[in-house]
Amino acid sequence: MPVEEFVAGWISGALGLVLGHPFDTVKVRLQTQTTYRGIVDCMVKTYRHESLLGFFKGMSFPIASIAVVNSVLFGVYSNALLALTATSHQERRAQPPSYTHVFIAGCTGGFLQAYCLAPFDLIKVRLQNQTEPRAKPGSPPPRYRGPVHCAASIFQAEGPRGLFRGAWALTLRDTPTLGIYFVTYEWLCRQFTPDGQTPSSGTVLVAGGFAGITSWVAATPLDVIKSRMQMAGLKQRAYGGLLDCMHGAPCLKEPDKCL
Ligand SMILES: CN(C)C(=N)NCCC[C@H](N)C(=O)O
Repeated sequence: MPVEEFVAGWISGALGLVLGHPFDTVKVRLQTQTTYRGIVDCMVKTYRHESLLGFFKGMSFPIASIAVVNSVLFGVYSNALLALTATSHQERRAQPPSYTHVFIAGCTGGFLQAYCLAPFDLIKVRLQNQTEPRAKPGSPPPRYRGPVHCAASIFQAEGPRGLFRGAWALTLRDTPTLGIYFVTYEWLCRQFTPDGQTPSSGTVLVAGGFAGITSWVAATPLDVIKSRMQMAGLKQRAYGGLLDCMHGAPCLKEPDKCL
């Protein structure tokens, strides 16, 4: 991948992250905490206790890692498609790959990027869930003083495996849903582009947006499980595993164990 593409991907990914992060913080808090009555209540409480900055907690690691994570995703996708269809990126407009191949390549990209994303995502979720206001003299410090302190604390307490808490749920979330993402994107581009031509910027924008919506609708149930498993390590080990978390048994029977 040329350096310009890497940098362009980094800047556009980072811009998307800055715009989306406040909504992501509300989503993560609603998924893992029981103190909010809904989206508006969560937004109001976050603003009152933590000011606007509260919505941006945990954003630095995702920004730093987005270029690498996306290069893995798109690089693996493109190479998997090359292996499956024996056509290069340029040849694909004249000989479009089948949707089955697009799906398999997307799943492969999703599977591998999930493992790169897992430690960064864990730290993001832990920091987003810290509801303490910005440090004031005399007030108790939050558990994690920042992303590096968070990573070091998890590493010290649980070793390298601790940094991959919830990685299985993340992999199960991203493998099929990134397959869905690429199939939806390809399908929409082909619907609105004459045969053999390159899709216009407008088509790429709309197809990317709808592909994102479709894939996130499919990803959300496992996203809830993933976030809860990532937070479960903080108190006691509330879940025996992915299936245990899916049943929700600890939360229903012993709510104090759940975050
Ligand atoms: C449709 N799906 C599940 C995805 N697009 N997955 C990759 C998302 C990575 C992103 N930083 C995140 O919000 O976790």
